[in-house]
Amino acid sequence: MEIPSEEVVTNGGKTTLTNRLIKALPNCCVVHQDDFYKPQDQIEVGEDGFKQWDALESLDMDAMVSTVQAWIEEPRKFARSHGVNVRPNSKEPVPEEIHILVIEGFLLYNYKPLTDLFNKRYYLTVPYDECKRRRSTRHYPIPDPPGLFDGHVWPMYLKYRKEMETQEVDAVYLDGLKSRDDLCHQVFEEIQNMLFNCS
Ligand SMILES: Nc1ncnc2c1ncn2[C@@H]1O[C@H](COP(=O)(O)OP(=O)(O)O)[C@@H](O)[C@H]1O
Ligand SMILES: NC(=O)c1ccc[n+]([C@@H]2O[C@H](COP(=O)(O)O)[C@@H](O)[C@H]2O)c1
Repeated sequence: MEIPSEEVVTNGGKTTLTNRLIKALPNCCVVHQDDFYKPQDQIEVGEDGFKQWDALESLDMDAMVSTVQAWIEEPRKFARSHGVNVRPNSKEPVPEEIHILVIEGFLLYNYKPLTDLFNKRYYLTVPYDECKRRRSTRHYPIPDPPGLFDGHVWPMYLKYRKEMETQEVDAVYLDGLKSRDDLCHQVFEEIQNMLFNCS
């Protein structure tokens, strides 16, 4: 059983990469961190004057850990209940059935009970200008109020990234400016190698 993951500055391309990986990998389930946002009325307004959508406290991280634990305990059952067709691994000579969970989110490495669960961590980055450009075209369930990116999103990203680096979380940095194909190819190759080295 393997649990890769990806994290990124918002709009770095993690959903895009995740969608490609789940098509390419055997018995692959996915957990999206966005699904663990607390209800909107529990998202507090911070000192920066904005609702704290980019703060760890706005996510139910314990529920997210429980979901990952459920996959660890019974990956087949998890896959079936999430509509994933369990198929035998086609690659020889891996002897046992392989199950993979991809966890996708923008704050995966600042909550130790979750960070510790991963076999492999990826961290997608894009520079400020590109991130802001991509973000300006996105539609979230709650639209960004004016000034959110510079007043909240980017400062929070820098804060959590620094915290993660201080904790020396072991992650492979991916350049989100690379093409979608290149990124998918790189991660796919690494996961393949990891699976073979385990066998
Ligand atoms: N490698 C890439 N190069 C250029 N644009 C990309 C790339 N990956 C994703 N995008 C675009 O960037 C935007 C955000 O991508 P998305 O995968 O939703 O990011 P995230 O899930 O990290 O917020 C989308 O418009 C998407 O088409
Ligand atoms: N999914 C939601 O309900 C919701 C609401 C408001 C903002 N957001 C934004 O989503 C971002 C994280 O998701 P992405 O990494 O996909 O951009 C955060 O920067 C946050 O500001 C999400």
